[in-house]
Amino acid sequence: MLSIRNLGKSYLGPGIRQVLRDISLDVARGEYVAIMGESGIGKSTLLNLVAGLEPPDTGSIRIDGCEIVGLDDDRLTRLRRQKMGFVFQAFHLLPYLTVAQNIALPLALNKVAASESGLRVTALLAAIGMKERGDSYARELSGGEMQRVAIARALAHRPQLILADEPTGNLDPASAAQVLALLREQVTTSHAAGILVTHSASAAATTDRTYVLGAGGLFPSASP
Ligand SMILES: Nc1ncnc2c1ncn2[C@@H]1O[C@H](COP(=O)(O)OP(=O)(O)OP(=O)(O)O)[C@@H](O)[C@H]1O
Repeated sequence: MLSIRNLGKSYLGPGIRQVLRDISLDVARGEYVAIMGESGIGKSTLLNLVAGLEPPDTGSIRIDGCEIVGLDDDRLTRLRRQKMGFVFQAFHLLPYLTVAQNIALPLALNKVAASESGLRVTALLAAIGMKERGDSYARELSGGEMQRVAIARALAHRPQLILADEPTGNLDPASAAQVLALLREQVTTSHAAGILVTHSASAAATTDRTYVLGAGGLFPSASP
């Protein structure tokens, strides 16, 4: 589903800082991988490149067989909207919309019919354990509840590629465990490819494989 080859990215600052060098990674459908590595090493940069939010300097990123490096903004936006789901540490819910309305947003963007959208929102509310909360406003939720809604929203349009950047960073341990279990389950049931960026070894343990990003590149983690 995702095939990254020889990716390189530098930023201009006082000098040129090479953040990513010769990164390659394959993630198949139904496969969930964690990326760990010290702060500032380039994990979020790698996710941003995969999402097409920034262009790499060198290398190739193929999503479902389509090369995204060099695509224009319109095609990238369409690809993101149709094929990708994002979960971030900051949930980015719209506070003055209800839970159900937040979850339905990507369905509206993808022009999914209202009847189908309603069915999916109902199923997702059940999946995140918030069946009774569809009419609550997002601003009324706890942090853990907001993140569960953010995951439901990220998955509503059935993306084939799920990108999660420190999704449990702001959560208490119980909410974090719930969110991780939900992500794991959804990657499997929707047969998507998933990438979880995390500092937590226990979060990484919920995935199929862990990689460590270091100055020398991206390598499989030595620990199980
Ligand atoms: N737009 C940018 N312009 C200049 N430098 C940038 C930009 N984005 C990221 N960087 C630099 O690239 C490096 C990698 O940043 P990145 O956010 O990818 O690290 P990270 O591994 O995700 O860190 P953390 O675990 O702390 O979130 C950092 O030194 C950062 O300052």
